[in-house]
Formats: sequence, structure tokens, C-alpha cells
Amino acid sequence: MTELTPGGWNNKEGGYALPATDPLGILSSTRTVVEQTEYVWINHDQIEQLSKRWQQEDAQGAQLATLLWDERYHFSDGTARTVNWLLLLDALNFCFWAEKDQPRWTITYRDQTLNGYWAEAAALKRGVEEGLPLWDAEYLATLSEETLAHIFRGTATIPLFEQRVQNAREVGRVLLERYDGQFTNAIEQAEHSAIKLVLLLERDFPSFRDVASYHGHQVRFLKRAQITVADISGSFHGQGWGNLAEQDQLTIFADYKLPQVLRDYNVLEYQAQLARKIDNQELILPGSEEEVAIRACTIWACEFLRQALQRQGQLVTAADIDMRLWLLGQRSEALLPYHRTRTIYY
Ligand SMILES: Nc1nc2c(c(CN[C@H]3C=C[C@H](O)[C@@H]3O)cn2[C@@H]2O[C@H](COP(=O)(O)O)[C@@H](O)[C@H]2O)c(=O)[nH]1
Repeated sequence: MTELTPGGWNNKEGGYALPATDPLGILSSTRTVVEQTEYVWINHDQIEQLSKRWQQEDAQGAQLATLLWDERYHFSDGTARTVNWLLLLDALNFCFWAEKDQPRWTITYRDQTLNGYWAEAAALKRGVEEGLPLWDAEYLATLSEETLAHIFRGTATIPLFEQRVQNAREVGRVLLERYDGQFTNAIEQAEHSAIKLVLLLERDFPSFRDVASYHGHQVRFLKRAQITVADISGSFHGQGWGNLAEQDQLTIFADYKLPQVLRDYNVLEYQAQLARKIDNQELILPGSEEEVAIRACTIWACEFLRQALQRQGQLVTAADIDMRLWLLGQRSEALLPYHRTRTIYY
């Protein structure tokens, strides 16, 4: 019988107590990685400290960053067109960083120079404003390389360009084959359940199948499938097509920014050799144990943070925690580098 640690993290079988439900199989499939890996570990004392810090900040009015949907860089017309546009946005929402010592890809939009996710979103919004029907499944299914290169025009080149062309065409093709060209039909088929919609994306759109393996068993992350659902809800302010149930059962979205922020808070600690590789901006191979360990520990660190906040009476979802951590990652260049894995999954 393992003594219960303060946070009740070790239940009687040892290992981490799963929440009551885990419909996406993400917490259960990542638990073994967290318990076994030597590459990354979670500092529970630092989680307690972070939850208390956030509680103090919130007591002083700094609300948990429920970022209002940012209309500046997102196309939003309140119709089914926006839903298809969001699916395209998140089919291409990955890997914006440049090779070591190379300049990042940037675009200029309305006299602003943007990079990373904001550049991707603004570029797709600019495309619509320039008359391209980026919500139209037929158009996407046969999208040319020249057209996508024009959409993402800027300084340097957006990484993994070929894969982005394939992903955009896949969105169009699958929408035509299975949803009469409209992702709103998928929302209705999923009966407005966030969980069913994530699983539908995993089943029908191969580029969203963000699943790895660890010592022979499947480890599930589903980052872009989950963020697509969160973005549809955000864009529609939880109404209409954005009225999606069970969002409290989503996990955080395991990208490259959250581990960077959690490491800065000393919540995540890296084995010395891995830390050196990351600090030297060396590539971490996709599907490697290091990559899977970083992502799995990010998910569980945020689950423990959610439990710690809950113990303090702050009922927040993983998606709330995700947004707050991601925004922290956008505001500070002073962080140690994030891990660099060339992947289409995040
Ligand atoms: N975990 C998590 N990862 C997120 C997001 C977002 C933006 N979404 C929100 C923004 C407005 C709306 O409210 C959306 O909800 C992008 N990313 C990821 O970050 C990386 C890009 O980083 P940088 O290179 O610095 O731009 C890349 O992996 C991208 O996939 C999020 O929210 N959570």
C-alpha cells in the first residue's frame, strides 16, 4: 500500500489516479510512460507552488486566461464556412519553428509582422480576404502548391510545406467523401459531443491521428483533433456550431510550447543529456522515447495541476490550463528553447 502523497497522486495500486472518465484514452495510455520514463519527470512540489501562485493571481483579479476568440487573425463569419475554415486552420496548425540559427517564417498582415501560429491563422484569413474560398471542400481537395505557397507568402518558408499541401487536400477530399463538403455535418453526426468529434477526426482524417507507441503499446495525444474542437467552440463562443458538450473531458493539447513553459516553472525536469540536446536546438526524433516522454509528462503535469487547483476550490478544465500556459509561452522570449521535433502532429 503506497502512502498517499499530499496530492493523492498515488492510488493504492501505485501509479497515478485516473480521473473518473478518460473517454479519449489519453490519460490512461500516457500514464505508463510517465511512470517508467527516465528522460522526463514531474516535480509535484512545483505543481503545488504553481497552483498556489495562480490562485493568488486570480484573487488579485488576473482571471484564468479565457482568451476571447481573437478576431484579428481568425476568419469568422458565423456560418458553416467558418467551421470548414477552422478545420483547415488546425489541419495545418503545427511546427512553425526554423532550423537552428535560421530565421523563422513570418508574414506581414495589415502592417504587422507575424510568426508561428498567428502567422498561419492570419495567412489563411488573408487568403479568404483576397477571394480564395478556403472554406470550400472542392477547392481544398485540388489545392495547388502554387496557391498554398501564395497564401503563406512572407519571409523564409513555412516548414513542412509539402505536408501542408497534402493535409489541406485531405481535408477537402474527406469532407466531400463523408460529409457532403461540410464539417458541420460531422458536428451533427457527433451529436455536438466534443469527445465524439475528436474521435471522428481521428477516424476519418488521417493527418489528425496523433498516436505514438511506447515499448510496444499505443500512446494517444490527439493534439490537433482536440484543438480543432476547442477552436470551433471558441470561434462560435460556445453557441450554435460551437455548442459542444464534454469539453471538460479534453486534455491539454500537447504541443511544443507547453513543455517549454512547464520546464521554466520547474514543473517538468529533463534528464541532463536530453536537456543539453534541447538547449542546443538539436532535433528530437518524432516517435522517439524522448519525444513521447515530453508529451506524456506535459499531459500529466497539467492533469495534476488541474487536481491541485481543484483542491484549492478552483474548478478549471484542462483546456483552461492549456490556454493560460500557451499564452505565457507567447509572451516571454526569456524561456529556454522548446524541444524541436519535425512533425505534422503539433
Ligand atoms: N497547447 C496549445 N498549442 C497551441 C495553441 C495554439 C493557438 N490556439 C489558440 C489561439 C487562439 C485561440 O484561442 C486558439 O485556441 C497554437 N498552438 C501550438 O503552438 C505551437 C505554435 O507556437 P508558436 O510557434 O509560438 O506560434 C504549435 O505547436 C501550435 O500547434 C493553443 O491554444 N494551445
